[in-house]
Amino acid sequence: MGTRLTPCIEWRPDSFLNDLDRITAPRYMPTDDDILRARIKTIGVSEHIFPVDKSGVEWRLYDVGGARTQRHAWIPYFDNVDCIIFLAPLSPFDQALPEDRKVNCLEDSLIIWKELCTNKLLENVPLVLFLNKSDLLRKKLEDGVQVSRFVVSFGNRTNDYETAEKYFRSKFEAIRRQYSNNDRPVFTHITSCINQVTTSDIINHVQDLLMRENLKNSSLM
Ligand SMILES: Nc1nc2c(ncn2[C@@H]2O[C@H](COP(=O)(O)OP(=O)(O)OP(=O)(O)O)[C@@H](O)[C@H]2O)c(=O)[nH]1
Ligand SMILES: [Mg+2]
Repeated sequence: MGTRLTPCIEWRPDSFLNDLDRITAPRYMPTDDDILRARIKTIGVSEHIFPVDKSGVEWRLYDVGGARTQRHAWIPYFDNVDCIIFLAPLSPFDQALPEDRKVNCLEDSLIIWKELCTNKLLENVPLVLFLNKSDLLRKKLEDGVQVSRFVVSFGNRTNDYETAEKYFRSKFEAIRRQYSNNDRPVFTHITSCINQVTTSDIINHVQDLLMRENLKNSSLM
């Protein structure tokens, strides 16, 4: 990766600043979209239990903070998990970690992904990889930000969304192939988690895949 990183300021074309009249109105109630767009940093670990669909199956989800200072809290949750969903944002390929301005955010995600793939406690746990913030990646590329300035190995590939998405995805897949147990299921999705419709489809799809895996492992399929 290159070294000329921009400061890690959340880059938001859809900022609340465009919506000041609405959100400062006296009886303002946040919409689902407002909640999805709010930035609430996870401190420690938070547990959420919710039904995913009408089948009655509930997910018990542990949301762990991604900041470096929060990562020590992950390990106790590695015992007894049915699945790990790892969200790696694709758009900050030109940004540095707030905790360490020398480290590229995308490079950091690749390092954590490698740690998850190699972790012995997790070797049989299915991994779901969300390559997220694809909308912001698209916007950045349309605005002309050059990937190769920040990710030198991108070379002289075409600087468009499809090429960059494919290239970043191949980097995560190469790590998975090299470091992960071959039998372990790994499902990769390109996501934009602020889009409720597509995210809900993807979550349902992930649930189906995990159910199939469970049935296979219990020899019912
Ligand atoms: N445009 C866009 N924004 C997103 C997407 N996913 C998350 N965000 C926004 O990114 C910000 C950070 O999201 P969080 O979910 O708080 O990030 P996090 O990874 O949980 O961060 P920590 O809690 O610090 O680990 C929020 O303002 C979200 O609305 C996406 O796919 N597209
Ligand atoms: Mg969080």
